[in-house]
Amino acid sequence: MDDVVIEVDGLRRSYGEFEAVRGISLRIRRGELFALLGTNGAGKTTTIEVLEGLQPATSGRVRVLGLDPVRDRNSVRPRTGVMLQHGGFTGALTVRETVEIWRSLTVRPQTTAEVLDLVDLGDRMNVAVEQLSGGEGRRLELALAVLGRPEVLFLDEPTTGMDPASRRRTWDVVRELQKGGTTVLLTTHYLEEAEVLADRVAIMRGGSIVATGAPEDVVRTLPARISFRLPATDALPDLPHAARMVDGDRVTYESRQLQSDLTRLLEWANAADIRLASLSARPATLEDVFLDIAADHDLTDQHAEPEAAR
Ligand SMILES: Nc1ncnc2c1ncn2[C@@H]1O[C@H](COP(=O)(O)OP(=O)(O)OP(=O)(O)O)[C@@H](O)[C@H]1O
Repeated sequence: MDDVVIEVDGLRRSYGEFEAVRGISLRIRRGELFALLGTNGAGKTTTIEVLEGLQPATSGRVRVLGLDPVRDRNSVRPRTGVMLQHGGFTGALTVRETVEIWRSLTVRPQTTAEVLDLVDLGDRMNVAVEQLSGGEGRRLELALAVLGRPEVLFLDEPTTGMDPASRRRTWDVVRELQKGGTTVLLTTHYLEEAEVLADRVAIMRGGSIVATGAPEDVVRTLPARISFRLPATDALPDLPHAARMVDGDRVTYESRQLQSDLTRLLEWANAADIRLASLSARPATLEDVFLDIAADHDLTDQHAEPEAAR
């Protein structure tokens, strides 16, 4: 049986008249890494804050580790780690002092050296927090979130402001924690981050979940793309599983069967001794799906019109 750690049923959260989260439902299993994605204002932070017990639900049911995060806060809190979008540090304290204070508030904490090594801040222990770079500050927040070896970890945009090397280091830390059985709920605006890390994603828009599943399954809802440049006068082949779009000398096929359509195209080009300049073929990405959803209109409007419709 699935070991469900986070349960959300029909969650709604309003601020006055405005409904920021409009009846979402989720199940997240132990050891799973789940990413909440969505445009600015889609309701991700609100959702994660309700799960953290920082805000009450307006209606619906929420359980973390089988407990109500608001009513059972004292039981849930020691078993969860929280990295907020904007943590509050006292800038004059050193990194070591900051960790020591948090250690004194944490049940069974890791040692200061352990946790700072984990996030690669071991050599910054005696630096005042206000002197850390933005990315180092985020890593310190991550260290504090994982100090108590949480069973559930909430990460709200954990890698914002990090350079690519820090981001990858953070991904490694998150993967290690997940391997150890930690359940992770993450929000991010970096689609690549979700594609690399997440077992499952949910894309939110306007307070609702509009797509959910494993990244590869969500991506499969959109066709792959084959594109190249060819002078407009050349005849073009029909590919059996693809719609063709032509924009000047740029030709794009949206294909539901990339391998067979690409094979057909290359056979055609070879037989006719045609060189396909700037040829590229790639499956859709999570970013494509995200942009498609964010744009809120269908594929034929978003891309160039299919040739047949002209
Ligand atoms: N305390 C509040 N009072 C009133 N409205 C709020 C409050 N907090 C959030 N909102 C509104 O609720 C909506 C959802 O906000 P939320 O922060 O959950 O979105 P988000 O998906 O996390 O966005 P972002 O990607 O920009 O962080 C937004 O329209 C926001 O303006």
